[in-house]
Amino acid sequence: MNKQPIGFIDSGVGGLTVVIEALRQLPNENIIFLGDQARLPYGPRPASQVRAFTWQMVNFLLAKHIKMLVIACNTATAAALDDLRAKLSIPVVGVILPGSRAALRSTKNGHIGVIATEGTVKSDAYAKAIRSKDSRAKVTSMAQPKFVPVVESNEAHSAVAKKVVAEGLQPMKRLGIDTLVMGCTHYPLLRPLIQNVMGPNVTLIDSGAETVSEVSMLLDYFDLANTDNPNPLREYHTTGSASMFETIASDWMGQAIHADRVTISDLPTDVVTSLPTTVVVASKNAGKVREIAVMFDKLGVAVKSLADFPELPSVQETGATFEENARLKADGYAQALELPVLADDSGLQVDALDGMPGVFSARYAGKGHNDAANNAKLISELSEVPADQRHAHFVSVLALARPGKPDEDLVVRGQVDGMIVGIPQGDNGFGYDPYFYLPAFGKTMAQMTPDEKNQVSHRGDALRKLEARWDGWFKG
Ligand SMILES: O=c1nc[nH]c2c1ncn2[C@H]1C[C@H](O)[C@@H](COP(=O)(O)OP(=O)(O)OP(=O)(O)O)O1
Ligand SMILES: [Mg+2]
Repeated sequence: MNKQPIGFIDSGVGGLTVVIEALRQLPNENIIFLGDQARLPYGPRPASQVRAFTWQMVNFLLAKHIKMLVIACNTATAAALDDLRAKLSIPVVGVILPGSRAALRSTKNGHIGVIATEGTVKSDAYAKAIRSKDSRAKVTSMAQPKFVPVVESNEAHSAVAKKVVAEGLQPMKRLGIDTLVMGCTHYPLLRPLIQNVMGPNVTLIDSGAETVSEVSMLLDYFDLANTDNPNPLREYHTTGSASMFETIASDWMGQAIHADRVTISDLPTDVVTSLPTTVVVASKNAGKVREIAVMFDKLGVAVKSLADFPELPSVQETGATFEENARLKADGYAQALELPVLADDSGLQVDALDGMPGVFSARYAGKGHNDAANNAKLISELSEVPADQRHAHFVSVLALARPGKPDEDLVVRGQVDGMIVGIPQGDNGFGYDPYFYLPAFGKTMAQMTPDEKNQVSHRGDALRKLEARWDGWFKG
């Protein structure tokens, strides 16, 4: 389960037709919408400019830690979907492909009409998407530059709208299409008028509604759905007039909608990093995974572990150093899972034992090793060493890896110093914790709460270093 919001963007209020559908199909999801009414319409603008505006809106939503992005705008989907998908690590859903699929499901005579903005028609995105699925389909696209302004001025029910729609669709009527894609999220607001002009034998496709079905499927696939949410978030932002937005939105949605104004100069122009929503912690050690998960929880990042991928073969820890082993594990599992992976290699170094057990900490007791056997061996090795000479260090090396790029791992190292005591104390933590005494705190690691341990431990130290650098690493 993932409680982060889903972000929706559009050039104006039209994208709300997608939000309305999302509220219906996905009532438990937290939702944030941003409409760029100040720069509307997008349709006539060059694709490069639409792409730049879209990135600004996306950055605004990324700063709000969205788990998925829905481009509820056909023009922006045509101009920016590929770029967004390439650069973001969250799933990005556009409206064109779902609409194209639905049109192919609906058509019987194989002739599909598309009405959209100039930008979408120019990109030929629908025809390309439809023909990539069925090369025999005939697609005729027409721009309807007057439809968006009618909807944005809340005139959808007026006589003006009736006239604009009737005139705009005349050429479409004579073609013999049996399916018409409303390739702009504003158009479903004109649906009764469009249906009336086209006649009862033409099926209208609402790309936005189809898109929400795809969102729902992806939430399940990526395990991102919010299943329990008694008080879901609904946040509406516009770059235009908040009161205009509220009037139209309240009218469409049949309830009072509150909107916040975002000025364009507040929209970030530089790319805000996109933290992945899920990181796989490549460890079989439940104690470690717990400690790492607490830290990521605070950042709104969900953690999976190797326990979630039981069929995965183990990576062997054949390195001579913590760093080598951490990299081996991170690279190996990132490759196998094709996901960003974080690995920890850690252990205990005892001065009086020349740094042993070190990288051998987990298998110190040899065959059939476990925490109890390892601790027993440690204590027996130290039986001749006086209490005040049992200086020891916990070390944790974390490696963060991206699939296919083992040379670019982000590697950090954390350490904490203490003493090994002869009598174990405390039940918290794991591994050597009951024997690792911190003089400054007057207790062993196992006597600390999880929070206290994270504040002083080698792993907490390493995680804080990771947190300081991973923004840049994910950007780079
Ligand atoms: O905070 C700690 N408190 C107590 N003991 C600790 C800690 N941190 C590491 N240790 C010990 C446990 C294990 O004996 C060895 C790690 O070995 P290491 O190979 O990195 O981990 P592991 O085999 O338990 O799990 P995995 O490799 O699947 O991540 O050092
Ligand atoms: Mg291990």
